[in-house]
Order: sequence, then structure tokens, then C-alpha cells
Amino acid sequence: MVLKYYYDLLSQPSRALYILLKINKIPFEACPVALRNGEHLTDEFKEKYNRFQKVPFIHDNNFILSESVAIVRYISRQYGLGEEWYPKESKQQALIDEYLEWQHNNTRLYLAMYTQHAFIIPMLKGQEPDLKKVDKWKKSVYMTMDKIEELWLKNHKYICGNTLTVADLFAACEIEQPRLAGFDPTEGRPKLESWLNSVRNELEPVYSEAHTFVNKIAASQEKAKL
Ligand SMILES: N[C@@H](CCC(=O)N[C@@H](CS)C(=O)NCC(=O)O)C(=O)O
Repeated sequence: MVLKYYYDLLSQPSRALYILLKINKIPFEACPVALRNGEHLTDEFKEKYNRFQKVPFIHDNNFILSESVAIVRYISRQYGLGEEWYPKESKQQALIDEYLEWQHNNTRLYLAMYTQHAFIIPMLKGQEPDLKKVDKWKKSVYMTMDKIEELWLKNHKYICGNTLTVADLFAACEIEQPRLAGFDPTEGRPKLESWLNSVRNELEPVYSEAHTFVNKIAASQEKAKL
């Protein structure tokens, strides 16, 4: 039975894995989950699909796995990923893992929290954003963007060297996320912007397909600003 992939394209790690599977031509059955409708919050979902009630996750026959980074490693072992994406060589792989672990308390945390408070919570609850919280998380986003530029992109074109890897994919999908709230973290940061454009260009047309909803909502936020 083909691998079943459960995702919501408004979720950053979901987009990263979606792009990874498609670019690596790993066959999968697409199983979208609409988080905004609370599809993942039922008891049936918890029992049958994913005990953590989050996306992304996979069902590979009777094997259920969540956590995007664990899924990358599993897919790499079971199905094989292009060597450039997640190299088998120990030290090269460890450097990519370094980013995949680092991101949890940096890009992942801050960009997600900013977008939650600036866009997701107001959208779901139909209320105005709490500007104090939005501002607090925006400062953390700036701090983590400084680190991306000054630490990760200091000596090379991509996050872990001069070629694009899974680390760039995860970072890019996170950095796209606050555009849902009309905030582009690359603004005024030519180095970051140039890196993000390289990632986008290398992964077209799948990258744009995965970001269709993000781009649509971001365009309407831009229009509202005028
Ligand atoms: N550490 C997990 C994060 C999973 C996660 O937080 N998913 C979010 C979407 S990005 C979700 O499903 N949220 C639904 C909820 O919390 O109700 C991963 O990397 O896969």
C-alpha cells in the first residue's frame, strides 16, 4: 500500500515534507487535514489517525509516525532521498541535523508563535490580535533572523553549505509563514531575501504549489495595507 501523507498546507512542516516527497518523486497518497475546521480534534482522529492530533504525519501500512524531523529520517532510510537533500555521510548529515534540532527553539518556535498571535488566533476566534503579544513575538523573529544571517548563512550560500538541503527547506517554509499576517521577515535583509529566492527558484514549480494558500492570503494582506 502506498505511503499516506497527512498534512495541511497552512502548516510549515507539512509544506516542507510535501515538497520533499514530491521533489524526490516518492509516491504518496495525499490526505489533507483542514486544521481550521478542527478535523484533527475528534476522538476518532486521535484513536485512528494520530494520537498527538497534529500534522504532519504518515501512515506507512500499519506504521504511524508524526514529528516532521523523524519523518524526514524515516523517509530517508525507507525510501531514499537524493544524497544532496540528506547525505548519508556521518558528518555532513550531522550538520543538517544540527539545524533541524536548532530550529525547534528558534525559527520554528518564534515564527509559529508570531503567526499564531497575529493571524491564526484572530482568524479562528474572530477577534482583534493582542498587539502586545504580536510585538513580543516579532522581536523574537527579528532575533532569530539575525541568527540565520549571522550564523547559518555566514560562510555559505545555503544553511549547511553551498548546496540546498532539507535544512533550507524547513527554514524557508517557516520564514514564509508570517506572510499570512502581512509580515515578511526578509524585508530589509538582502542576504536573507537572496537566500529565500534561491530556495524558491530551485524548487519550482512544487514550491509555489505548496505555498498556493500562503501566497493567496499574503496577497490579500498586502492589498488590505494599501
Ligand atoms: N514538532 C511537530 C510540530 C507539529 C505541529 O505543531 N503541527 C501544527 C501545525 S504546524 C498542528 O498540527 N497544530 C494543530 C493544533 O495544535 O491543534 C513537527 O515538526 O511535526
